[in-house]
Amino acid sequence: MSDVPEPPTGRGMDAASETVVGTVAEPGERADEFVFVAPDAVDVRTGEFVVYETTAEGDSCDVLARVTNAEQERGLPGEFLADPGVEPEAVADALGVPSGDVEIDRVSARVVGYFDTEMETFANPRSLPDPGSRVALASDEFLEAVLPSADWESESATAHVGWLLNRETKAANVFMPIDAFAATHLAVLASTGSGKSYTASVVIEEMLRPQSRAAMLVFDPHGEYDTLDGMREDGNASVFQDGAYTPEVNVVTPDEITVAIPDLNYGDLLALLDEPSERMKELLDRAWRELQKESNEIGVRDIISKCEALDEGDHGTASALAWRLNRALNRDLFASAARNDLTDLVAPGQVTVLQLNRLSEDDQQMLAAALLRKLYEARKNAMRGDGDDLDFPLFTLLEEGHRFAPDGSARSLPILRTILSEGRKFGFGVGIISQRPSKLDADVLSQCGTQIIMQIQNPNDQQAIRQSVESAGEDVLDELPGLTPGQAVIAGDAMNTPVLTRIRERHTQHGAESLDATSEWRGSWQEWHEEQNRDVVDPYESDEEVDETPL
Ligand SMILES: Nc1ncnc2c1ncn2[C@@H]1O[C@H](COP(=O)(O)OP(=O)(O)OP(=O)(O)O)[C@@H](O)[C@H]1O
Repeated sequence: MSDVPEPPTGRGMDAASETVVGTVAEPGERADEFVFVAPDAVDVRTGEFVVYETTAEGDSCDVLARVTNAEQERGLPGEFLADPGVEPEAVADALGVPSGDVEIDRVSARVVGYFDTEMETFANPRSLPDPGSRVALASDEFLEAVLPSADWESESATAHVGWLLNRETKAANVFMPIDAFAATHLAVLASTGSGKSYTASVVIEEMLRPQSRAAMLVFDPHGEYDTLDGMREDGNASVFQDGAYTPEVNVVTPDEITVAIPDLNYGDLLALLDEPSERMKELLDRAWRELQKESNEIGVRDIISKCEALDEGDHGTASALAWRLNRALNRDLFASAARNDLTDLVAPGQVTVLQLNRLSEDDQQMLAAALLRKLYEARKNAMRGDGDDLDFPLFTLLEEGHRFAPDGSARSLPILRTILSEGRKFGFGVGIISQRPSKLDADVLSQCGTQIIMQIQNPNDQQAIRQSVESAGEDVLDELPGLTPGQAVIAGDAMNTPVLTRIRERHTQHGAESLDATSEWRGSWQEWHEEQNRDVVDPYESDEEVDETPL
């Protein structure tokens, strides 16, 4: 796939409506809802967008509404049909309507509003359509332009993530304004196998295209994002390359992952130690404070020596600590030099993928905590003019987000909470990907301003979304169990109203294809079988002389 759709250039309101699909019947259950009837032959599904005409502030305008429910209903009056002795055809004849095709749909729709071009957002028309008003399908072009909360006239880039699900294949593009979700954070939520990492990769691809050139860092606990490297292939040049620009893909493999001891804090150190006593904690606290003032190169040996120097008496506490420190820190994972040059790790036009798949969950959390604190400090300093190490915004994605920001405790949770609440001011955006929203910290989830939500069956996870995600109305939540892989509801800051989307295909290969177990078994059996029979010579088939000497 190499055709990349161009985003709209403005909001032409002329062709808002297309085919007339029904007639307004009555107000709906909620104050902002109305019901219209449509012939059953017209396909108007939940999540579809319709328009009706009204006048607002003296001008005629098209009001957009989102279909929240569609139910089939017999079109003939119930009082006649209640008598089983009367044939439906006879009733239809008497009413002068065709008898075969008399089903109608009762469709509920919720008013989104008319598009106020000055305010660049939807405004409430403050009245429902009059019964008898015509309802038409909103046109593809109109939806493409008004659904994203994008400022088309600015130079801000948008991410082409897919197409409207209810429309013909690839008829109406769905764009997400990158600045909106990068500033107020993103959540990608779905049951396992519904397309979370696929969708997150689509978002990364879009953010690395020449029009945005993002600085991205991916925490990848399963090692499934390395195929993003495909962005650099010649076959993808038309999408990702522009003049001197080609995205950099920096995959840090499990062997190369290190945590700088000086980047840990006292709490991290303590969490690594095996049940330290109060005296050990107090000694380590003093030693750590002194060491941090003295140098930004701290090895295990340095900590132990400092503890020994400070341990008055028989060094019993220091030697008990030494044993624990060696056990915790004497591993390849730890390096003594502080990570000074953060631009090795993050840079504009580069995605760095940290493959954490060989680390324990505790180590993954500790590494994320140390790194995120360091990056956050660097961003704050750069914004204050105290350092120009990271003088560009950052966006970090955490796959298995519930592991780093669980509903409970984790070394990485406090810094994630801080970045999610304060990061906007410092150009530090976060994307949380999770299949268990109910296991995510509720504050973290509610701070993600834009959500891409895919199929979710589990009632606890649905409940977590209901409680923490403002933009997810009941009608949106009702959609979630019925979605299939690759289908999503996009809601929140990046969109003016929730949008049912078919996520586009990746330009790069997907790194997390599920294994086709039966073909793997057949293949492995065949290899094993050939291996077993490789040296067996059939004496009757072979020309070779067979040694018949008795054993
Ligand atoms: N937009 C899409 N277009 C085409 N195929 C898709 C799309 N989204 C998902 N898929 C298919 O669905 C499969 C599952 O997607 P993915 O690996 O992203 O799921 P996941 O939710 O991350 O699962 P897990 O929790 O197991 O990691 C993919 O292997 C891919 O084949």
